[in-house]
Amino acid sequence: MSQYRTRIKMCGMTRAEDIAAACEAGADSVGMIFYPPSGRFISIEKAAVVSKAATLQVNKVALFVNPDAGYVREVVDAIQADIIQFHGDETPDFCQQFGKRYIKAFRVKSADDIQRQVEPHIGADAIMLDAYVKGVPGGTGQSFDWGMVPANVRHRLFLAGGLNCSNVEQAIRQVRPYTVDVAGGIESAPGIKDVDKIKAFAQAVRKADSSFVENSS
Ligand SMILES: O=C(O)c1ccccc1N[C@@H]1O[C@H](COP(=O)(O)O)[C@@H](O)[C@H]1O
Repeated sequence: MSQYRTRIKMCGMTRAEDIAAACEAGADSVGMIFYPPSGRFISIEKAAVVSKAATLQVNKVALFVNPDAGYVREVVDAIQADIIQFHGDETPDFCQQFGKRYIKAFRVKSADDIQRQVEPHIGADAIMLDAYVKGVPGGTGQSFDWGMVPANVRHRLFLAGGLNCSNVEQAIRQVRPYTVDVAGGIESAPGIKDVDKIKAFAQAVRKADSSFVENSS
C-alpha cells in the first residue's frame, strides 16, 4: 500500500520569503510570471535574485504568454528554470524548441474543447486546465466546472483556477489531478503571498490525499 500524493505548484512568486515559505510548506514547484500585464509580473533581474530562495528539490517554473523565444531563453538562463509553462496560443514546435520540460495551459470552455486543444500538444510533459475568462489569459481566481475534465487525459494534469484552502480538497477528490496549481488563493494582494494561506492550502491538499490509499501491489 502506498500513499496517494498530489503535487503542489504555487505560482506568481515575487518575493524570496514567499518562495521559502512555499518550499517549507511542501510545494513541489514554485512559479514566476514573465507576462508584463500580470499583477504578478516579475522582472528577470528580480527573479534571478529571489529564485535563489527555492530549495534544490523544488522545481522552478517560468510562466509565459505568447513570448518571444529570445525572452524565454534569457529567463530560463537567469533563474535556471526547470520547467516552462506556456499559457497562450504557443504551438508545439514553439514550446519544444527550448529543450526543457514544459507545461501547456488551456482555458476550459467545454469538454470537447479540451480534447481539441490538447491533441496537438502530445509532446508536452504536462497540461494545465484553467478557467476561461474572455480576454484574460489566466490567473483570474475563477474556477471552472471540474465535471468537464475528461476521465481519459493522457498527460499529467495540473488543475488550476480559483483554488484555495476551502475548495482544493473537493477538487482533488473529484478530478484526482497530478498537481494542483494556485496563485490568488494563497495571496493577500497580487504577487504578495500570505504564509498562513500557503500553509492552509498545503494542509488541505494533504488532508485530501489522506483519504486515498493506493494499492501498489
Ligand atoms: O497569475 C497570473 O497573473 C497569470 C497571468 C497570465 C497567465 C497565467 C497566470 N497564472 C496562472 O493561472 C493559475 C491560476 O491562478 P489563480 O489560482 O486562479 O489565481 C496560476 O497558478 C498560474 O499558473
